[in-house]
Amino acid sequence: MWLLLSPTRLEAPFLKGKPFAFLAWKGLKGEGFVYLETGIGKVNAAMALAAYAAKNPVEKALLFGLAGAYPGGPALGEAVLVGEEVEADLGLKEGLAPLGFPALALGERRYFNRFPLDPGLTQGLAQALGLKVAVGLTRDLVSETPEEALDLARRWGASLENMEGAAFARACLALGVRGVELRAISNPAGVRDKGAWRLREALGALEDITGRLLAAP
Ligand SMILES: O=C(O)c1cccc(C(=O)CC[C@H]2O[C@@H](n3cnc4c(=O)[nH]cnc43)[C@H](O)[C@@H]2O)c1
Repeated sequence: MWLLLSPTRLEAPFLKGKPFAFLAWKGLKGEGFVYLETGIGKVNAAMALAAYAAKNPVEKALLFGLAGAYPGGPALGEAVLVGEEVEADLGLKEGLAPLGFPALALGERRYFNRFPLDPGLTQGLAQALGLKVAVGLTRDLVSETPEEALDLARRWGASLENMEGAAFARACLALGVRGVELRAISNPAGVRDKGAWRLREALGALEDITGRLLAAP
């Protein structure tokens, strides 16, 4: 059973199931999955997962949504899995380490700004679905100029940006949930002109990949 999460229903028009409400969130109960619309941004993504997992067993969770591509990153309309997320608005511009406090400590492991998604599940899906695995960057802000986007890409070694991924990845680690993240490229990061966006292609890629994922044995 999958817990499927997307920031908005816009990314999930193809999901069919019985509507239900769970605290502040709306969702669907379908065949082989439960879906929740988390809301945009880091806090919403982490809260929705944590609230649901506190009351329900979660075997594996998939966060899926749109993303902006950095120069040299995935193509417009392309879907990729995210193997690691960078939380780039946590700490100083260069991150949290100079402050000396990790964002998360699990046993001997201390996490500052970089959070892995479940490696086994990610690699297995990448192979089964023929998807590349990328490094994602998360902020509660979107890049508003190509220059801003390029600076972030170079500073953190990321190929795409979104507003939820690192919060989801960190929450999965803290909760012991096997988490994977699927992103389809809707736009060049830092480009606000919607004429440069490929929303229909990106949504089509999300429908194709999630459909194949749910159909897999
Ligand atoms: O109005 C704008 O100029 C604008 C620019 C980038 C993104 C948005 C959104 O409304 C994003 C909302 C939603 O989609 C994800 N997303 C998609 N593209 C990006 C991006 O370039 N940078 C960050 N997030 C992006 C995001 O995860 C949100 O869920 C508006």
